Amino acid sequence: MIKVAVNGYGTIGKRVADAVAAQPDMEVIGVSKTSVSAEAYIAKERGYPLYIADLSRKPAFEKAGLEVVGDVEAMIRAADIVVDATPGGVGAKNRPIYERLGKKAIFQGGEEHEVAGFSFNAHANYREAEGKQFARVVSCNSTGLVRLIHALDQAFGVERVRAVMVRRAADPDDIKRGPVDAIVLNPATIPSHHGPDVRTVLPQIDIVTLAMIVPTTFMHMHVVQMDLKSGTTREEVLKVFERHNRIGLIRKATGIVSNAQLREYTQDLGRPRTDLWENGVFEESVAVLNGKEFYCFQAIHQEADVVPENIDCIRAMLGTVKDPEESIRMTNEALGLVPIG
Ligand SMILES: NC(=O)C1=CN([C@@H]2O[C@H](COP(=O)(O)OP(=O)(O)OC[C@H]3O[C@@H](n4cnc5c(N)ncnc54)[C@H](OP(=O)(O)O)[C@@H]3O)[C@@H](O)[C@H]2O)C=CC1
Ligand SMILES: O=C(OP(=O)(O)O)[C@H](O)COP(=O)(O)O
Repeated sequence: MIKVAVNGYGTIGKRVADAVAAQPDMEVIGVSKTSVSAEAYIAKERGYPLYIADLSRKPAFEKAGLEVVGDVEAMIRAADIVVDATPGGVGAKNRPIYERLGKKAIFQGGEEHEVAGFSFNAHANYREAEGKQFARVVSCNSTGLVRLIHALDQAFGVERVRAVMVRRAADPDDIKRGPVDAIVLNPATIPSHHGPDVRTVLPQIDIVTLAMIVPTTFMHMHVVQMDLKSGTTREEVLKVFERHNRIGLIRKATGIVSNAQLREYTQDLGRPRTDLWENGVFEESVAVLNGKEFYCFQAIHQEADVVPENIDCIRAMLGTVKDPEESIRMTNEALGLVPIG
């Protein structure tokens, strides 16, 4: 069994921990927090050993009825690999600890590409991860773009991509953030970081992205246009998506045309935490104009889509499963991920 530590048990970390626990070849040997909060009680309820960044805070945890096994360094020592899901920028500060202890680590999209020197997506570059000490799973938006672009690049070749990200303002539990009555250009400059981020995984792709944030908490919405190298049809593109194991199709017949209805749908499907791990491409929006111009809307669940990628990244880096499709199949099966549509 691969011993996995989750450093940073928050929005992403708690999902990765549950996904690790669901795999047949992995176990959670510890999760970490800095402060007493609801998530620490969830860790206890799930039976994950709890470690803390600063041992001087141990009495506060114990007073709250939360057993602390040790400090983060002890957790890292006990692991084969660490998934670092601490807030953006903290991972860079943690890297020297992983180096000193000779441990493999996976960073998240809040860190710069240079923190790991290698950015990962299971479909695009799984085999390149083997033997690396560090990898970074690109951000939720970038993961969604990479899956879509790579699928069409493999099938038809992609000449160039232009995409607009309408970004959710905050995660559902994030009461401190806004906006509540504004559409904020984020950033006001063009391109946004997403295009360059996609190129850390798919360097050959000509891509420009623009982004803004809107007052919602569940999912980003992408407007994507790609010029394809070879001519095709809407039907052929839909077949590529139907065959893909991390792209779902939101069928016209469902009547779903918003993030709100999609949330209700994933909830009714019984998805844990309403998670949509796959891209949600709106079937009705898929268009191929003039033979080579592709268009679509896709919904990207910011809390969920990077989770299976972290699981595949663990196997890829340790080299325990050589074939990307086999790892993706194992991960999807353990999670119960059958793409919608
Ligand atoms: N949320 C999202 O939609 C997405 C986030 N990401 C990326 O994932 C990473 C994590 O984000 P997210 O899950 O949202 O962050 P959260 O703030 O939800 O969770 C961060 C967790 O890290 C813990 N933590 C903070 N500092 C330390 C430390 N020094 N040592 C150990 N644990 C620490 C926090 O504990 P405590 O609360 O006790 O301080 C908390 O449990 C970021 O890089 C982000 O950019 C990527 C895709 C989507
Ligand atoms: O990685 C994310 O977004 P991004 O792809 O726009 O960087 C997550 O939604 C976290 O973004 P946040 O930094 O707005 O919390």
